[in-house]
Amino acid sequence: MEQGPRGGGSRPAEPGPCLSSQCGADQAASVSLLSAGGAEPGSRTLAVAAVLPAGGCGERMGVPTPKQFCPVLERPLISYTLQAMERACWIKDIIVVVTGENMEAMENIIKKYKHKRISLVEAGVTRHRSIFNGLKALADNQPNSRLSKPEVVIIHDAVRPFFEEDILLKVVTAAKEHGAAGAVRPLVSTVISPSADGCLDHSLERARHRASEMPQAFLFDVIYEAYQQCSDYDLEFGTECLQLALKYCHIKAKLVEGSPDLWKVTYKRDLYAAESIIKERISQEICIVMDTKENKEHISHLLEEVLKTELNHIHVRSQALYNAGSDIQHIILEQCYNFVCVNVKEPDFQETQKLMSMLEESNFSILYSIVVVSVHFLDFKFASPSQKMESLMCIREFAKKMKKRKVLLYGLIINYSQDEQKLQESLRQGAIIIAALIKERNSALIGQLLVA
Ligand SMILES: Nc1ccn([C@@H]2O[C@H](COP(=O)(O)OP(=O)(O)OP(=O)(O)O)[C@@H](O)[C@H]2O)c(=O)n1
Ligand SMILES: O=P(O)(O)OC[C@@H](O)[C@@H](O)[C@@H](O)CO
Repeated sequence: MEQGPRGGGSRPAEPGPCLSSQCGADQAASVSLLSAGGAEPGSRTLAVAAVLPAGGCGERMGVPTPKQFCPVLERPLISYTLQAMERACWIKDIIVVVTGENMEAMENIIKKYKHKRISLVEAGVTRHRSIFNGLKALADNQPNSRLSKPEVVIIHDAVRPFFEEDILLKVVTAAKEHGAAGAVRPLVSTVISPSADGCLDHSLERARHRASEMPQAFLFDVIYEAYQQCSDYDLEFGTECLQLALKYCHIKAKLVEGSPDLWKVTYKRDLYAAESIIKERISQEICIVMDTKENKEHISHLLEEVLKTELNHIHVRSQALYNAGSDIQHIILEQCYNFVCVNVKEPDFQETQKLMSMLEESNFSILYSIVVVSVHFLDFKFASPSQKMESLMCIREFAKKMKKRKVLLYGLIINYSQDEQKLQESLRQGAIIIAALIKERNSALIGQLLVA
């Protein structure tokens, strides 16, 4: 582990700004794009590594925990960035640069969320110094290091979790050709230059300028040389790696238009935005689990159809509970983290308990919590919801137990009226409640029984 300068410490004088197990995009396309000889079949694949600076203190976030470790849906922000980077299976090493005091916390995150290909390096007192420490770990002359020098290195802030594999491919491919490349975005605000007396000196024409985002990529020798030549002033106060390649290696980086999601988590509002985006992304698929799929008139299928109609932006699939163990694992691997379990058998809760056992037996993804809505039907004309609730009170203890396994269990009683119109209305209300439970994933509501 590189012993760079201790992390944290003094800050620059002016207040510098302190996604599945299978490879992402078509792997064949990635490999041909990255083969050293271009797309020639069978040519050598490009050696690519990534450096993720994560040694900051997150001053602008305004909380004691450095923002890269702040929880989003009960999981540290940096884990989402690592998950996204790991989708690119052609990146051979991911160097995460953290302060000495956060080394153990980072090791625990890597272990808990089973991140791979990660090496830790100690941060510097500025971002540039941290990046430089990461590059040194990859340079050839490291004693006892299992790391080898890559041809191209990606540099990506650990607090930018929302990027797809295609932007990585684009900047790496461009860097291979131009020596350096970086993602850019249109400016939202106009950039102005103030005069010494704090008045407007001039403004830049917004359409002719861009915001520099991440990821960036460089021929390793280019950016390593730039950092070795870098002045102390630049190491202390600089904010732009592309500028270092230009200033010290005369390399003009290729600018690559990026997607709107490349923003950096900087202020507290960005954490709320990140949580909302992640919730949106993992609530796009629902699996309705039922005792059997044969009887199409069965209430489960009526509920399935209403879910499809009412939640038309969500993909609804169905699964027979019988002998579904291996299917459940597969469903989760296909990024479905939401289950609606229809209970029709006596005693109550039987189907849900069976599903829970299957979930417990499957080593399902620890990256996201699993939502299970246990649905029960009752004709309110013949029995009151409160009577049903009495028989379902076991859900509360069960929910507490499953929370430890990252399963959020909610109960829903739907009025199974003999009146067709009333039944449809109850099913519609039930669908709306299910959508809300899945979208919000609020652990404060686990074990509660809602009524539609
Ligand atoms: N000495 C430092 C400072 C920053 N970073 C990292 O560089 C990335 C982008 O920097 P920034 O958003 O400025 O993070 P902080 O410096 O933590 O934020 P602030 O400026 O608000 O303190 C972050 O992942 C941050 O952890 C780093 O590795 N080493
Ligand atoms: O200055 P900060 O440490 O907030 O961010 C560093 C970089 O992310 C930022 O400068 C981008 O413009 C890319 O260079």
